[in-house]
Amino acid sequence: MAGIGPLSGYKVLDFTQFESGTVCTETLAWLGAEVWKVERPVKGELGRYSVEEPSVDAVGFVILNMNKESITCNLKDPEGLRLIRKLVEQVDVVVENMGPGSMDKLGLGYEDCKKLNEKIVYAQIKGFGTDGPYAEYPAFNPIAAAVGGMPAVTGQPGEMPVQSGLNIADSGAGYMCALSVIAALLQKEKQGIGQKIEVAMQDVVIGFGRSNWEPYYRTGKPPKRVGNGMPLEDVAPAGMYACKPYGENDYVHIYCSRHPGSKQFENLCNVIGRSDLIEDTRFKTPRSRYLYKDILNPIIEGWTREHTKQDAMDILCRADIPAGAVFDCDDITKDEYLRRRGTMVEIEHSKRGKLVIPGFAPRMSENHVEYRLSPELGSYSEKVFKEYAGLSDEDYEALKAKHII
Ligand SMILES: CC(C)(COP(=O)(O)OP(=O)(O)OC[C@H]1O[C@@H](n2cnc3c(N)ncnc32)[C@H](O)[C@@H]1OP(=O)(O)O)[C@@H](O)C(=O)NCCC(=O)NCCSC(=O)C(=O)O
Repeated sequence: MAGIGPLSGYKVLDFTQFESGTVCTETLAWLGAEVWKVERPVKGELGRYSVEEPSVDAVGFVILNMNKESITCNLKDPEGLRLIRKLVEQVDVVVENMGPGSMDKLGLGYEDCKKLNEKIVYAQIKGFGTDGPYAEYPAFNPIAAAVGGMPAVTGQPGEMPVQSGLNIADSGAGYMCALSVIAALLQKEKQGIGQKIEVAMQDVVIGFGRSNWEPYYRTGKPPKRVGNGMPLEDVAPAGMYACKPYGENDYVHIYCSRHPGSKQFENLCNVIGRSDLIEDTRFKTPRSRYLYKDILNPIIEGWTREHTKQDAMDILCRADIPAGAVFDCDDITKDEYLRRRGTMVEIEHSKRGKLVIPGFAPRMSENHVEYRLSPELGSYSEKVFKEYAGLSDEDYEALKAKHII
């Protein structure tokens, strides 16, 4: 079922698992491509498995595999492989994020697929570049984050490096991969060529950290961990301030610009009823405010503690002071605006009931994403194998009985 959307008409053969690759193919599916997710017979993709409820797809799987179709095939069986190779001939795109070398071993590497379909766009995600010393290394999100420089700049000063609570390496690699697939499809249209796309999660994380090279070159040293501050030790206020009713996530982050001419700190002083601080020599420049931050921060927090995080954010932002309440999953799920906007999408799962989960972030005037639940394991096998791989009813049933499909 091709969706309506900019990529409608394109077919993607999807060998992705867990988060990084699945984000890529889900993005393509949301944009209208027809995505056939190839899974192991019986068990399916490992990400389907839910530890607490093994008979029901994990919520994580549902979140990462919307708008796709599932076909099952044992890729290590010669007959299964033959069928999949027939599909390779007919699709526009292959995406995979198996361990290093797995696709080549199966006979489904880029060179194999190119022989079957010269103009194939073949995208792969690995933890590391395939041309270097780490080519054979496996990688989950925190591994790629570590070698991409993320924990080195995250955490409290003088304490151990800390991982981000967001899977930036995974989802970031998925988005970058989708972006390059779309670019490659445009190039194919213009120049009539296919290509191989290689996304290394390490490279993607390094890109997310690009602003750290500013302090690196300015000081000649790797930027230190600064907790909730900014990597340059010359800006304040920049941090978290406690709010009512003082729960785990009752904080607002306030960050005033360090750029000359900015009125944000002045505005902040006025809003918190401390206009006297504007002329105080200790707080005249971002750098001096940084040096006296241990005096300044409790004054600001004296004000935030009188407000909820939401009120603090609203009051401050309306006075042109950048401030963000610390929203957690519960806040975001219950936020009616985000639901209305489509940032959070409500879907009905036959076994789990109503789920409210993140959708496609951009809004496009000519593309409205129609969300569909992640597929049941193998729900599209029959259609695809009969229509595109030429299986007769008899052969289909025989292969199914042998768990090859
Ligand atoms: C994530 C991994 C570390 C997981 O490693 P593993 O659990 O060892 O899985 P692998 O992918 O290496 O191996 C899977 C094996 O299953 C086989 N396989 C897969 N599908 C099939 C089907 N349909 N039929 C038969 N066999 C199959 C495949 O050929 C491999 O066999 P053999 O070749 O014979 O072993 C690795 O896949 C990896 O480094 N991927 C690239 C980087 C990446 O995308 N990482 C982010 C994941 S998301 C993430 O971090 C997160 O969600 O958290």
